[in-house]
Amino acid sequence: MKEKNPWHTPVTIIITVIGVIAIVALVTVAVLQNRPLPQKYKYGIVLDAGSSHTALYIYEWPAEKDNNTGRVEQTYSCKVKGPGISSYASAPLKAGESLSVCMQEAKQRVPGRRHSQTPLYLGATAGMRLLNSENSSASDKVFQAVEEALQKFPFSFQGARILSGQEEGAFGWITVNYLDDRLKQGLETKGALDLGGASTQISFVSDNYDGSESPDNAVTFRLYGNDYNLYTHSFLCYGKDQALRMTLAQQTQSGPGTINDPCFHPGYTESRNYSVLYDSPCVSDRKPQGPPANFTHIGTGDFQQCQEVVKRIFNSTHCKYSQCSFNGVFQPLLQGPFGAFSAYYFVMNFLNLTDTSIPLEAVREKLGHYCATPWNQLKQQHPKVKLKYLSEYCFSGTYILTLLTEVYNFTSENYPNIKFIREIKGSDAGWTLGYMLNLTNMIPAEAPDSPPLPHAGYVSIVTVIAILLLVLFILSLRPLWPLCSKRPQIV
Ligand SMILES: Nc1nc2c(ncn2[C@@H]2O[C@H](COP(=O)(O)OP(=O)(O)O)[C@@H](O)[C@H]2O)c(=O)[nH]1
Repeated sequence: MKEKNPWHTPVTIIITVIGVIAIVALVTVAVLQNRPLPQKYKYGIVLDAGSSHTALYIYEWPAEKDNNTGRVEQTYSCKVKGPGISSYASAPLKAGESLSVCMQEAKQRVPGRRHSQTPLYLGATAGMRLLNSENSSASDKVFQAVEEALQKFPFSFQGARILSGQEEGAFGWITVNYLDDRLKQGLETKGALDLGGASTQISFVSDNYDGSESPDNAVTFRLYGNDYNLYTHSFLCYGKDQALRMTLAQQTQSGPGTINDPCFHPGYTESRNYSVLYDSPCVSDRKPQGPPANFTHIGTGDFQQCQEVVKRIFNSTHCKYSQCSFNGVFQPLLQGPFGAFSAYYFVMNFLNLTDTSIPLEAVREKLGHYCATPWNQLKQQHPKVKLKYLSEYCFSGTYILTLLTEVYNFTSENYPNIKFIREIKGSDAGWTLGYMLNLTNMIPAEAPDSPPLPHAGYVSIVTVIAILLLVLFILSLRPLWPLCSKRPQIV
């Protein structure tokens, strides 16, 4: 004969079943009520009309969070075939046509139902700044052609314009710090070093800069509840393509038929046209009187001498501020980590010099060795690299090192604070993301209110409380327990 378990009374069984059903119902409601809704996305398109080429970027973010917490990510980029739009001054219509392949691709990538709400921006940088300064009507015609071409697409076209150097620097800084999550969390910010073809930007926050000295270099922001006093400067003509022209122009002042250039490899020989070399406002005033039509550009591959020639394009003789970088431009003390992108990355990556823990002396030594490599040997080693890029890496590497260490004043101590980056978490480093975030008001001035608990935390707490309540409920039935156990039934 077995003694019947006192818990197997109809009352306790019914109470337990009801309790379990109640818990399951409570948890199910909590889960269903708070489950993440199927994600819908919004999109934005930015065209970066650079001096050497144009690139298109598509950004995406969760639709319900577009004005505060949503994370904006780059989902697609397209490099427009051909040169930058400033090169189409004599055939403006072609500037518009050149964009069509990437724009068609964007049409495929952004879902049709979102086309009309997707903002489309075109921002032009130093190439168009230069064209506008030397021939504003040609620049207007290029913009007209580009606008007409972009309006044919079903997106919400928001206009094409030239960014000021200050905007280019500041938006690059926003991009880097947004992608690094430094703004939302109020962490120490990262400086931005951007090297283009026609201009270069340096932007950072420094404790010893509040904007009072040289206010033209100041940009103030309030982002996520924090105030920032950003120092930024864009040096027009000091992008690597224009800097190369200036360096060559230094060496061609007497208009010789031959130039022995230490910034090009031994064995490199190229015939170049004087008018093409001087066809830029960055060098036009230095054109020699009555030069021959062409000159022979001969490489000698000497890093030390190349650095001497490069240094001459920076003027450090006058400074009306407490300190300057060059050409009389104020620069506060360098502070914090820096992200160096665009051509900084392309060049240092090719030269295998992105690792900034390599001591500066060793970097110089490697570059010296690279510059001295014969041109023919280099071409054999890199058959797939564009010859224009390949021939210029010695100059570009020397230029970067000179700019960073001799001009901006990075030393052996703080050089390792620089990181050469191409992208952060899948989005390219550059001004475009910061530009779009700003124009779509995606970064709030004040920190947004967030729910006290994430979804998983909410469900866990409801479950624990429900179980506790059931246990309490069963315990509250204690008076019934002796009743159940005193009269064991004989089966
Ligand atoms: N090595 C290398 N250089 C590049 C590549 N793409 C662009 N560049 C160079 O990087 C610079 C950036 O140019 P761009 O964005 O047009 O400049 P910006 O308008 O003057 O800021 C130019 O000197 C380009 O020639 C690449 O894929 N590889």
